[in-house]
Amino acid sequence: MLNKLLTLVLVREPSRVLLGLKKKGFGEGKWNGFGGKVEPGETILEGAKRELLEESGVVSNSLEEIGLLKFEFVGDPQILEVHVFTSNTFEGEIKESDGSTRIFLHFAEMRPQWFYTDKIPLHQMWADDKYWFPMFLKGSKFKGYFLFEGHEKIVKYQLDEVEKL
Ligand SMILES: Nc1nc(SCCc2ccccc2)c2[nH]cnc2n1
Repeated sequence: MLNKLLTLVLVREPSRVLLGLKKKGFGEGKWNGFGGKVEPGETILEGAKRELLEESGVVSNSLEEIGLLKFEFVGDPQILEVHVFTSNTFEGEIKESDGSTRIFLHFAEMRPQWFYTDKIPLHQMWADDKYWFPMFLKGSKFKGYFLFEGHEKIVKYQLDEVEKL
C-alpha cells in the first residue's frame, strides 16, 4: 500500500490548543499540531509521542486517537494517512525548536504557541483543518478524505463524524 503513515498531535486544555508554526519543510508557514512520519519498528502511538516530544518538548503519556485523515495530492500516487491524536495531560516545559540538533533531542523546526479555542488561526493552517477542527474542539471523532491540487486547493473531500475510529 502506498500510504505514508503520519501522526498529528493536538495538545489541549479546556479553552486552549497548542499549535506549532512550521518553519521549514512540509507545511512550512502553517500552524499545525505536532507530528510527522511513523518510523519503522515503532507503533503509530509511539511515533506520535516521539514527534510531540521532539517538536515541542512536551511529554504526554495519555494520547487518544480522535481522527483518521487521508490526503491525496493530484499527480502524486502516495496517499498520506494521518492519525490524529489529542492529549489533555502533559508535563515538560514547552520549547521552541530551531532545527539544530540538541544533545538530548533533535528538534524539528516548530515554534509552539497556545491559541484560545475561539481564536484558532484557521486561515494560516492547512485548508482541510477548517472542516474537521470544529469536530475536534467539540470532542467528536472523525474520518476524512481530502483530494488536494497543490497545497492550498481542495478538489473534493469526504468527512464524517464517527462513534469509533
Ligand atoms: N492539519 C493537517 N496536517 C497535515 S500533515 C500532518 C502531519 C505532519 C506531517 C509532516 C510534518 C508535520 C506534520 C496535512 N496534510 C494535508 N492537510 C493537512 N492538514
